[in-house]
Amino acid sequence: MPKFAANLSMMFNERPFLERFQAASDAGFGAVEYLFPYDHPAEIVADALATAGLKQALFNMPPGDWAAGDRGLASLPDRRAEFLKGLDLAVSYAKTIGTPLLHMMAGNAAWDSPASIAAYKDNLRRAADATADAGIGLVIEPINTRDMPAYFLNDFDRALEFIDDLDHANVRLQFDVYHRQILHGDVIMALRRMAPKIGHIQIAAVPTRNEPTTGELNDRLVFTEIDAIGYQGYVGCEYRPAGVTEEGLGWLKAVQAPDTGTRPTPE
Ligand SMILES: O=C(O)[C@@H](O)C(=O)CO
Ligand SMILES: [Mg+2]
Repeated sequence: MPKFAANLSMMFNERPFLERFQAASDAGFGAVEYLFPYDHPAEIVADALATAGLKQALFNMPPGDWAAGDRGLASLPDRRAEFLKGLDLAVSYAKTIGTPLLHMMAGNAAWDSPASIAAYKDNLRRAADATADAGIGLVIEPINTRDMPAYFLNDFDRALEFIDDLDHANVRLQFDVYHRQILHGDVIMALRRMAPKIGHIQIAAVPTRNEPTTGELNDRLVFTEIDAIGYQGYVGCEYRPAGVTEEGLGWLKAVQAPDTGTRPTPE
């Protein structure tokens, strides 16, 4: 069974951000991820992580003005300076907190705009170099068009094309099973095919984005596949608990029980 990281942007929301670290540890998690730490000094976040005895799995680069609708800046040619400033800030936070991975969000832009494609490729290269210099991995994540209709990166194969085109050892795919299932389905075969390029995995039920194992997918089989492809990283529990976070953790204990399933192979 994979190692799981609690996503503190969605889970343990019954308390303020800095108190979620201890709550995740108390609930049995060994690692955490979240969208953005930037509302708090990096040293304070690092301290909350260490005090709770947790490892950091991943967080995102600054997204621009989230409240105003920004969802990242990488594909926005006219926000270049802000993107680079955010990259510096993210690397600085990553070094202090000690995350092995940063996620570069693409932003809202037409997927076929030549200017946005050029900006995205250029910014991806800059981010790849800056994170590699700092010893931190970089991931990009396709996001489904129901949750983010205007998002630039909404196709898994297109994300792989950007990764292959850049050909930079530091850039890999953030495979969010929830987005994959909504956008394309065929989750298990995609995990198998994309395995060498996967840098991080996340999970939630489809379509509710609630607790894993409560949606349309056989998540236990997905976890078996994640093990089978040799994935060694964390699986981020990026779901919105249907009720109180701790009361919804039964799925985790259930999937950690011995597995008798077999790995499917299509004819
Ligand atoms: O899937 C998601 O929504 C996140 O992983 C993210 O980074 C952007 O919201
Ligand atoms: Mg995700």
